[in-house]
Amino acid sequence: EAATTLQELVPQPVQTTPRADITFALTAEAKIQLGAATARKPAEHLASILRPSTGFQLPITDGVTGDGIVLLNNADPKVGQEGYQLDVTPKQVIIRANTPAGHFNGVSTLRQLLPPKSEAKTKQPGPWTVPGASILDYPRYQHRGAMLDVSRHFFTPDQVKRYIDQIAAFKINYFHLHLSDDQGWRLEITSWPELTKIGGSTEVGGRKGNLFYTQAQYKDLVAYAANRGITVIPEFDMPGHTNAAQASYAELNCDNKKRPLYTGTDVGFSSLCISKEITYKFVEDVVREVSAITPGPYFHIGGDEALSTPDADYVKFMNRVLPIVKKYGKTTTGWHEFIKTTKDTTLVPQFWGTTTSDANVAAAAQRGNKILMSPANRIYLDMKYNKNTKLGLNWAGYVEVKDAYSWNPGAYLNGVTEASIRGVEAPLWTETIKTSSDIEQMAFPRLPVAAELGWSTAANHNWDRFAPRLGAQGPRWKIQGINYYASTQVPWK
Ligand SMILES: CC1=[NH+][C@H]2[C@@H](O1)O[C@H](CO)[C@@H](O)[C@@H]2O
Repeated sequence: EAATTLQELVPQPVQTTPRADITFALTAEAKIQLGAATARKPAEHLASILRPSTGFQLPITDGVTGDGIVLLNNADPKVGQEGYQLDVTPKQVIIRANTPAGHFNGVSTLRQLLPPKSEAKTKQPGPWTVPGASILDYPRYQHRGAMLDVSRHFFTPDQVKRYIDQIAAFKINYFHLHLSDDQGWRLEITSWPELTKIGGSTEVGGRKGNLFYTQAQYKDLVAYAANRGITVIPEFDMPGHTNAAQASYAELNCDNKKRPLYTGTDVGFSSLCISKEITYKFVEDVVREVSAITPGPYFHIGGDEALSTPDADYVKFMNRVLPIVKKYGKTTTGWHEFIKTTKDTTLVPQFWGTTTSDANVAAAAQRGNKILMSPANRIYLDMKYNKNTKLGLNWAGYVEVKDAYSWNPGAYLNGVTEASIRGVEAPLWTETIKTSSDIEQMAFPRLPVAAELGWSTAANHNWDRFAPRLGAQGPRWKIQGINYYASTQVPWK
């Protein structure tokens, strides 16, 4: 019998029981019914997807009144903070969860159980069937992330929202915005206005403009992500990768001379002035202003490639800055180099190396830190797929879809076991990426691969079984106009 959408889910749920004797059909009279007030935002997100494609009104009602989609609270405790149960009956699809996150994740699964045309932005003919099933699901790791570098090339709020929509469909729950680097400062800081006036005026390649977010636009992006169950993590990379700030303010340079704006793609040539007090006032003003408009618990301080900062100065810098982040109520995350400067086991090192051993990361894991896994030669979305790939870089090697899939985050780094893994995050650096179409060519299909690695069980990790499921997502991506890379390694539907 032809595979139903039940065999096509990405990420794969923990437990799926087909009910071949049952089919549910969404009809014009269907309602989205809240048996739990906490399910309203997930319900609104589902409605925003299904109303345009079905043309149905799909009212959201309080209380369970009859046919349609029902969101309830009394889920099996086994599903934890982010899991859900989804049960298909002839008249109802019931999604049980204990948190909004669980309902968002159940909604993502329901979207994939409906026909691909349910993703269309215009009214499509039915039927809108859902195959009979009983699903119990929850994530392997608490952090499934996507990072977008908006510094090398700036992306408008609408372009960022498009990517947020796309990652939400795969139960990604953290969106990491790389907001400053050598080439651009992308978020206005009211106490340091030149950061965007000057530092946000250009990008790689030299395009000129107001290439930055106002704080209102940033707050809107944060809310947009939250309405899809996604928490934003802002990154201001320091003490390296700081040329844009140092081109904006002379006093941020040890020689009190503004740096020229930089539109190339080298790394490692910049460093804040570790010995000057104003550097720490600058950092505190940035952390204070950004933390005030960031509801999520994490602040990413970068810390990578501080090649122009002497080691002793790097340690001094981190010893001053880590307490500042804590002072404003946030937990520091950063590229893994910073973790050698602190014994604080609540901080999150993001591993981006190309080796399978790092003594400082292993030591931190053994002390109790949870590691966020972003190995560049496995899950950097800016890595070329192969030598024919036009976009992207290849310093970490070529990463075809199967390469991105063929590793186990819980057994990848020496001395770092499953219990020490916080999750998986797929960074997309944008030295060569300029448009949504470029983002999609690199993120699809490898972002869904990262989502599978972050969500599904190690026991279900099997390329021969995963590839057909990934291929079955193709029609959905076509309907959404996603410019995905049709890798020859994947049996596309
Ligand atoms: C953490 C990290 N620092 C570097 C490295 O990753 O490679 C990226 C390109 O792949 C580059 O853009 C980034 O500045």
